[in-house]
Amino acid sequence: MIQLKDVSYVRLGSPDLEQAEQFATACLGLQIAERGKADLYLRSDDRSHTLCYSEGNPKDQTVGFEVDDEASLQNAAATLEALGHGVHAGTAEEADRRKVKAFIGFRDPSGNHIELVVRPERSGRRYFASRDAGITGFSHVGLNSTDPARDERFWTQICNARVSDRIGDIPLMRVNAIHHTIALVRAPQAGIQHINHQVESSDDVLRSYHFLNERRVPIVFGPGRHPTSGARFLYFKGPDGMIFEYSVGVDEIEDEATHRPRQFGFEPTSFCMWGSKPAGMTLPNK
Ligand SMILES: O=C(O)c1cccc(O)c1O
Ligand SMILES: [Fe+2]
Repeated sequence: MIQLKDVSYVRLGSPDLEQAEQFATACLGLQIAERGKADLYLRSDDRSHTLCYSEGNPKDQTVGFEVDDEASLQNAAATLEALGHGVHAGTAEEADRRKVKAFIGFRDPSGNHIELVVRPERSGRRYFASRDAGITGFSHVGLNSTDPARDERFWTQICNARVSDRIGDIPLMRVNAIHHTIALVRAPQAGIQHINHQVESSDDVLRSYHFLNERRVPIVFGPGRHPTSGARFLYFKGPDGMIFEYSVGVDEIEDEATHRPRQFGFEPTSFCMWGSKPAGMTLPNK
């Protein structure tokens, strides 16, 4: 069994790094860690980076997850190969670019680009962004799935993810005590459906709602509260149509052994207990 420890980073292709930088710093509230030749590294917490915009096609989207050590990485590669997932062993140069010791790349059953990484770099400096969005860290991703039941089996049976709750057939899955690190969302093709950063307080969520509105950043859902994790949230649209979420107050699963996933109906009140409705954001279709 592959044991995912945490989500590590997202890599996004972008045709316009300048626009990406503008959004990431002035709207989202990330800190520039480094500008590479064709890469923009951004921080949200004590890691050296958690988001990297890379010059290229916006369809190129990758999520990195941390595993324990190089032996675990080798085991993971063998497991995935045996299941018929083509595995790319990252070169030293590619690992450098990701600021990790070693990594492998493969596709999940829907075709999402996934990387497993060992020893992602931390920074000795604390995260300090120019816009005070109250971000405390990168926390989870929504992944498109062409078949959520099949992909749930992949993530739970092969990668040791556990289902915390389901909305319709959409699983919210954890890899540690945090309610969810991966949410699957039904979609016609692979891709990252949203990128979540945690913020310090509900005040930060509401402050950002007004701040982003004033700057004409499209708000696509919220402010609201998820009945599943209990988090107060706001979703908005960034460059290349990518959806970002701020949330605060995500539950932790207290007892790993006895937790049973709750089933929520596939309806708006399962996504927001305050009655907010998504606008211009496709919630998964049944
Ligand atoms: O936090 C949640 O529970 C949640 C539920 C549905 C969709 C999401 O993106 C979430 O983060
Ligand atoms: Fe989310």
